[in-house]
Amino acid sequence: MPPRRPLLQVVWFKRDLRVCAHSPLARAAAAGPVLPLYIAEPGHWRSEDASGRHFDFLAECLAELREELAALGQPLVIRIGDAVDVLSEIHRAQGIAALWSHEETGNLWSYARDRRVAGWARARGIPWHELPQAGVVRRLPSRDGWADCWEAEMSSPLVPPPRALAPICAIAPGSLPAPVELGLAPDPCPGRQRGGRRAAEAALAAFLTDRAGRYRRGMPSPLTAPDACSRLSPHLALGPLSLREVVQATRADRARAESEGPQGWRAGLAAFEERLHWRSHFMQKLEDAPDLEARAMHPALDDLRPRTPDATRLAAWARGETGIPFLDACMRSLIATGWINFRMRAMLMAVASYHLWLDWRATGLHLARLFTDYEPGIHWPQVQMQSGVTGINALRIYNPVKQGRDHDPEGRFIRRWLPELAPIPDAFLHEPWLWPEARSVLERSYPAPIVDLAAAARAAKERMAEARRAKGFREAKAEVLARHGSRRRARRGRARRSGDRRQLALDL
Ligand SMILES: Cc1cc2nc3c(=O)[nH]c(=O)nc-3n(C[C@H](O)[C@H](O)[C@H](O)COP(=O)(O)OP(=O)(O)OC[C@H]3O[C@@H](n4cnc5c(N)ncnc54)[C@H](O)[C@@H]3O)c2cc1C
Repeated sequence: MPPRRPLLQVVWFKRDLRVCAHSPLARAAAAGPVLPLYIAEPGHWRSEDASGRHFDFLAECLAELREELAALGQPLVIRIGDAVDVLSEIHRAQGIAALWSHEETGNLWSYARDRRVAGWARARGIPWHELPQAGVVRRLPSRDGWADCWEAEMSSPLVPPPRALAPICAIAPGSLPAPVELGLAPDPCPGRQRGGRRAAEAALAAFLTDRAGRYRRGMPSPLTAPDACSRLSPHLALGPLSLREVVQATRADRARAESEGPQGWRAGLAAFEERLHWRSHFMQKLEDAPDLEARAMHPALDDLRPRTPDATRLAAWARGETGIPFLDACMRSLIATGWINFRMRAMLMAVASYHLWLDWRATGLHLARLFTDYEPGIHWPQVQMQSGVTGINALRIYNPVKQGRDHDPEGRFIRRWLPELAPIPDAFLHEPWLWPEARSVLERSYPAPIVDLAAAARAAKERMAEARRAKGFREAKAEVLARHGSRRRARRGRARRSGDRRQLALDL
């Protein structure tokens, strides 16, 4: 039996690993003694989209969060287990007055877990206060007016951290388990970004004051994008920095840039802020339809490709061994660093879906594990869009050879990631199979292409066209559009293309 007077305000940290701009923490601290809690849930780490690199990044964030909370008076408490079991145990031992957290637009697993936690809290009369943080609206009746809600959330004042937290006696801090105890395989990622508030603040400051000027020009190429893009994605995904903090800091610098900054910097900041808006726009799709991780947005396209993908093709794509140099270089770079730019993510997904005709669920899971910044709400709608199963977006069947010639004209990126192609002369690097002496390399140290790109693209186009001619396709498309489509075009007139369409066109 819990004690008569429940005592603790439990702040459950999930994807919001910071003390600044943390409304649940601030409000809980005003209500009573705070137990700051992180639960390492084996069920989460056993999910197919979880990986060792996610865990390593998280561990770094938690280490800093623990320091920050300790400086306030009560260090982070870490518990291992099912969330309901952990909360029950705390309630039994100490008594919980209220549970506080940010809303989470997570995967299907976390959605089900949150429903169980909500049921558990309700049954015990414990209020669970979930506050927004991602510009996403829960139980949104319609997309109309969504942008105004986003604006209201983003421009509301940032709350400071509590001045102090009263230490809770008799509570052991606990520690994270080793990844192997959660069933995670070793996941070496030598170029991975570091987690934690310090790295997040440094990335934001460096971007706003310096790199934003190179943003627009540098973002399309994998050679320049790592330095030109903000690199804030993993920090936003796990929350050592909040979206609202980033939006407000960007706006402050935009105001400065308007009066004194060079044109490139101004344009860079404007383009960046637009992407922060897209972030929430995409997450809203998953919030509105949590099963998008498992089901195509357009029902007629759900079984477009075989559910069990061709294992040989999938393995070749996943390892960066398709025999298409630029594509393979992108995949190997991603494996080694945990990040690649938007255009190359779109290309990796599109080639897998069209040329290799692989089901988006399998390829999307592979990318989810590789991205340090895995954010289900962005990831699954993007995966669906780039593989043509939303039904509402134009098809983009990239030619990876052309992408390579456009964005790595001298082949420097390919040479960095595919050292086995060293003997191939520059002129043939993008299509080594055309080199008369290709046999000395192909099938020895590097594969011949696993598909004929032109023929595969043609076949994919025909299959897509056929699927789109099916009876009832248009009616279902209209429903998808009403539910998930951007309203920007409608608001600003036809001349301006909607957020979704601009992303596919990649005219960034
Ligand atoms: C198939 C596919 C899967 C993706 N999966 C993820 C994912 O799991 N997590 C993730 O954060 N991004 C994902 N993206 C979107 C995008 O590629 C990354 O956000 C971006 O490359 C991250 O680098 P950055 O922080 O330097 O981005 P910047 O260009 O500096 O953008 C700043 C922020 O805006 C948001 N953003 C940027 N581009 C987009 C976009 N196209 N759609 C939605 N939000 C955007 C991100 O939060 C990003 O951190 C995916 C894109 C594709 C095509």
